[in-house]
Amino acid sequence: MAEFEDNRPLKVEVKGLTKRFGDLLVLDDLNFNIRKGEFVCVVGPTGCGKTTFLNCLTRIHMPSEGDLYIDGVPADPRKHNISFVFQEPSSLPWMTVEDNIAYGLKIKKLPQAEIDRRVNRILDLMGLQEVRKVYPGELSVSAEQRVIIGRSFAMEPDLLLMDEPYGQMDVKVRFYLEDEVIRLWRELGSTVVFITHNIEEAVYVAERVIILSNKPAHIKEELKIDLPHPRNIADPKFIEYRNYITDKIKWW
Ligand SMILES: Nc1ncnc2c1ncn2[C@@H]1O[C@H](COP(=O)(O)OP(=O)(O)OP(=O)(O)O)[C@@H](O)[C@H]1O
Repeated sequence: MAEFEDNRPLKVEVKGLTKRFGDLLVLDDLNFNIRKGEFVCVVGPTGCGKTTFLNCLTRIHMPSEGDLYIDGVPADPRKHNISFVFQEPSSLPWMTVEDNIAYGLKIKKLPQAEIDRRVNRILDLMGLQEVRKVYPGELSVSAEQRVIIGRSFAMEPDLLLMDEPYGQMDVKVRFYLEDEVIRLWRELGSTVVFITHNIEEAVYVAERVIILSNKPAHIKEELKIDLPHPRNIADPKFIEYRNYITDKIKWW
């Protein structure tokens, strides 16, 4: 397994992670680390087990063997500050944009001044100030997804898990939202694990790409994307990374 020089402390350690559903072996002895503040993409062919990996991290499923550790202890969503963004926008339609973003902060019983500070910062960063009093149903799907992403970052999560968050968006909107996520990540310093089967998207956002094989998934390669953000999809180096990963996924 390739190791990269990175002095940031370990956030997630995946050790011997194996997951079976009955006789079906899905994850086969995965071993890798994610550093604090890192932006990692996990890519792989359809059905290889990307979502299953996230589900083991959040304990929707328990590993069959091995385990995942956050800050050195077994992952526990009750203890660790984890947020999620899924493919389907999941705003709360009866609440305004600002109340959606404040929702988790109120549940956590943060002081009102801190809630206001975080909500305003997210509204600014996501360009949502103008629609703060609007209900999500009045927004486009992409604007609604921005609200969800903003809500997740507002929690200032230690770990933000994104499972194909832009699966339904067209290409132009996708690049726009990817830029927004990069901006939030840089501003707030969260650790992000981003699942996608879109290789171009992975090369566009990730500091490091973990390439999974076809099911049962093992790690085919870890690849550091050594390009500054914002990235240019027409840059020859970008195209080289994209083609390299595509080849890896095509020829398992
Ligand atoms: N709860 C479950 N019970 C049985 N099999 C499951 C369960 N969850 C997932 N699987 C199987 O595990 C395999 C991996 O599924 P998973 O959804 O993790 O893949 P994926 O890489 O996220 O797929 P996609 O790219 O389509 O999102 C599939 O064969 C799926 O049918």
